[in-house]
Amino acid sequence: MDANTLFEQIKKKQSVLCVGLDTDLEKVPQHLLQEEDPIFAFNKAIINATHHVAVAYKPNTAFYEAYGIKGWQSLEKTINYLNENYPDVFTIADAKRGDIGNTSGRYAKAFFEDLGFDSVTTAPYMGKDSIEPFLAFEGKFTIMLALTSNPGAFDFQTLKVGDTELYKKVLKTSKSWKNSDRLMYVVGATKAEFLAEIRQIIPEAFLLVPGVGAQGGSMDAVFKYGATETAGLLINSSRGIIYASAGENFAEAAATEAQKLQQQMAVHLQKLI
Ligand SMILES: O=C(O)c1cc(=O)[nH]c(=O)n1[C@@H]1O[C@H](COP(=O)(O)O)[C@@H](O)[C@H]1O
Repeated sequence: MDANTLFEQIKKKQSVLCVGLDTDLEKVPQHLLQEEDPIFAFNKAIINATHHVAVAYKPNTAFYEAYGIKGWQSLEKTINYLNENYPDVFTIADAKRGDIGNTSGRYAKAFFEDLGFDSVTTAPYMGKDSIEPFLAFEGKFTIMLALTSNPGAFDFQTLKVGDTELYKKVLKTSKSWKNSDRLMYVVGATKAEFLAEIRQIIPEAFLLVPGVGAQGGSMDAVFKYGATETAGLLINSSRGIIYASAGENFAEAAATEAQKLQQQMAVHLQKLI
């Protein structure tokens, strides 16, 4: 998918909502456990109930890898279902990969070619040659961690390296990499006050912003400091949407929560685009 198609979705749905498919068998409604593949059954119901207000879906691979081969099959069925039924939505494999170049190339092939995701999250710690193999894939995006939502973000990411913070150095340096126009960045909603300075370094790139909902980040602040003329944001909520109810009405409850977020987004988007 290209950025223009994503922007068209954002305008059409008046939404920058990314639904996080962090599907945990300990949390899915009991009645689904009788299904042959409860994870896929849950995801399918959530997707069908929310696709009209969501522009992106983000399965976090940890929740699938935790169940071995079966979990991987559930992930595969989920991405196939999205690609076949909702080809206009943007898909994110939240895998936070990155290794020596030769190995990164295999990760990129796994998520972009074999599974057919539009994007994958990566960690920048191993530097340029660990990310460029992902960037080599035309029509795909690589979403690199910049300033994460968790408390540990302050352990390394904000440390001074010379006269600048490490996360700013990462942002600046990554702009010089081959195919850097295929980069997006993760900035946690809990770190919204940093967004104004981040936008000075990367004025146009799309940001994946997790941390609203369960982690307490403010959507209003994210729009205030992080929005661009093409929105430039994908705001993720996982648990706040998918576990809105543990009962048989889980999909309707998820739709209600997703709609609430979309309505908040629409208020901001009407002023922007
Ligand atoms: O890359 C991510 O998506 C990510 C980065 C980050 O800084 N913080 C963060 O929470 N995430 C992911 O975003 C999702 C947030 O889930 P909720 O807190 O349930 O909305 C999880 O899948 C996290 O792994």
